[in-house]
Amino acid sequence: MHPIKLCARSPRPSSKKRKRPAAAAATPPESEPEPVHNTAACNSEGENNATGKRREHNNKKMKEKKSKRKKKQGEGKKGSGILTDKLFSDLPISDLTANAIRDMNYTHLTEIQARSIPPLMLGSDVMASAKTGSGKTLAFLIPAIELLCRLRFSPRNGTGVIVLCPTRELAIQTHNVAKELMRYHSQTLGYVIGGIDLRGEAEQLAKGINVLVATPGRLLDHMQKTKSFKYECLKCLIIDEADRILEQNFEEQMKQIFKLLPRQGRQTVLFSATQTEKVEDFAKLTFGSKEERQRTLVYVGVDDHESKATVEGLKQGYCVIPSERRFLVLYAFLKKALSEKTKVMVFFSSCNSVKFHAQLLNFIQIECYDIHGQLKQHQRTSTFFKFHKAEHGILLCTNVAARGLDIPDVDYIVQYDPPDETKDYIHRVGRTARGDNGKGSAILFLLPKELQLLIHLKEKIVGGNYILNRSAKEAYKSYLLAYKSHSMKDIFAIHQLDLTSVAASFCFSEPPKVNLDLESSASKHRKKRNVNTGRSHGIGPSNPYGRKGSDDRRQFARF
Ligand SMILES: Nc1ncnc2c1ncn2[C@@H]1O[C@H](COP(=O)(O)OP(=O)(O)OP(=O)(O)O)[C@@H](O)[C@H]1O
Repeated sequence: MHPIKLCARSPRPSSKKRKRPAAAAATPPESEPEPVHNTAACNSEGENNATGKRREHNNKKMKEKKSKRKKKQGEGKKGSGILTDKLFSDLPISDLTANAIRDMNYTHLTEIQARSIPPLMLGSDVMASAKTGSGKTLAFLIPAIELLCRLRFSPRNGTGVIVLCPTRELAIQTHNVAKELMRYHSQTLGYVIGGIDLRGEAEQLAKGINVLVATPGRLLDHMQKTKSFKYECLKCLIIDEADRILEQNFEEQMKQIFKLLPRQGRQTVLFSATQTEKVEDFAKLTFGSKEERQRTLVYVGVDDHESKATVEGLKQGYCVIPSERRFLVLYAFLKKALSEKTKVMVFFSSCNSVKFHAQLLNFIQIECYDIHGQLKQHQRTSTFFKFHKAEHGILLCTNVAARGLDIPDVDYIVQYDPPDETKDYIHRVGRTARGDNGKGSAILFLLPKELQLLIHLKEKIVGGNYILNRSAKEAYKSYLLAYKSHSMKDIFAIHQLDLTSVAASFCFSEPPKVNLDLESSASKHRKKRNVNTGRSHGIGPSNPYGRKGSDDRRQFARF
């Protein structure tokens, strides 16, 4: 018997809230991005009527949504959340950018913006870290756009800024924010990502894309194969989610990219919510050694003094469930989520698991979207935008959706499978409670044997600065080794003690309360129907065809 009862946290009260400030809905995906990526160039050439009308209609709808949120939150007010009292209007930026920021309804800077925009505008190399949803995108985009504006970049100068993102969806989203910021600028903007026709992208690159958002593999492809891709005048390289991009599977590509990119006169910028030692190692390679470095290197660690790596508005909880009941709990949770019209993201550990659960849930009328790496790019993009726009709904996903995605008004993050690493936990739960005064809840499903993971999460997430040295799996193994000498009973006793404090430090202000009572409701139902616990049909693991009648001549072979 394990020490914690099967129970789930009480889903939020049914009244539907919209909690993000107006400004926080910065990236309205007006529509799915068109195959032509050179946005600025495309805008200046004019659009056809139908697209224009559709866009106008979508914009109108977005504006209505935004203004509804504004009314709830109090327009232009500095909230008690992540905003500072510094104003965008006081920044030494061009009127073009200032007007765009005003259109986007941003007035006050967040802390990461207030601390990183000034050194970036001075041309320093910057390595910055701040919690999820704290406004890092604007922090690196504003100075980069200003830089090209000051240098009067035009398409014939080629690419002056490259923004690298680890996933295609994040690249599209970053491109959309840049598009809003650059709406009054003459500089051109585009993106190149995997899963899309290389030739079409090459044609756009040939026209000259000043601000290019890219995923690493596709950028390297173009650097090696697209002769017309001009990047000799590169002035600024930005790596978003730097710790992810500098991880093993991107490392080789990044080394090659660094070899090909011009070093002279290039500003380099690394941003992430989770800095790792790896980033620090790689930073040496990126920025060059102290002697070689041409620029000042500024480190901005907004939350270094904080004891928690997750945001204030996030409620976190866990639920210990034996494996045979996990799906039932998920089903009960999602059914409730659907009836209360909430927006939920459920994380799984593999593409196959997402596929399987999406098929199963849709089959039993729990409608849900799914995103994973095995989908075709156009399916991924269209699902991302549908869920982005949806007022409520369910998205099943792998870690492909864990980083950077700014999906409005997500109420719940469910981790059906626990994350492999602590930083994945931070990024997954960071898809809710974003922006100023953002609120949301995250629940982690654990098997009884996975309880130890909590202790590790507590050490890494709640305890002090977040620097990840080893994966959760390794830590888990060493934890088990450390307890090898104890008997099972002792271990549970230790855990129970530990878990009380873990639960408290995880901000479980509302510990899981709602007992789903799955067993008893099922048995009530059975009693009502007077069915004898499933034995009457005789179906079981050793008898898949059920009870034999007297005239049944089937023969069963057992292996
Ligand atoms: N100055 C601001 N005022 C109000 N809202 C803001 C401001 N800056 C950004 N936001 C909002 O905050 C939300 C999160 O911003 P952003 O996506 O840049 O976060 P992030 O720090 O990059 O998160 P992650 O680490 O998950 O990538 C967005 O919805 C954005 O519109």
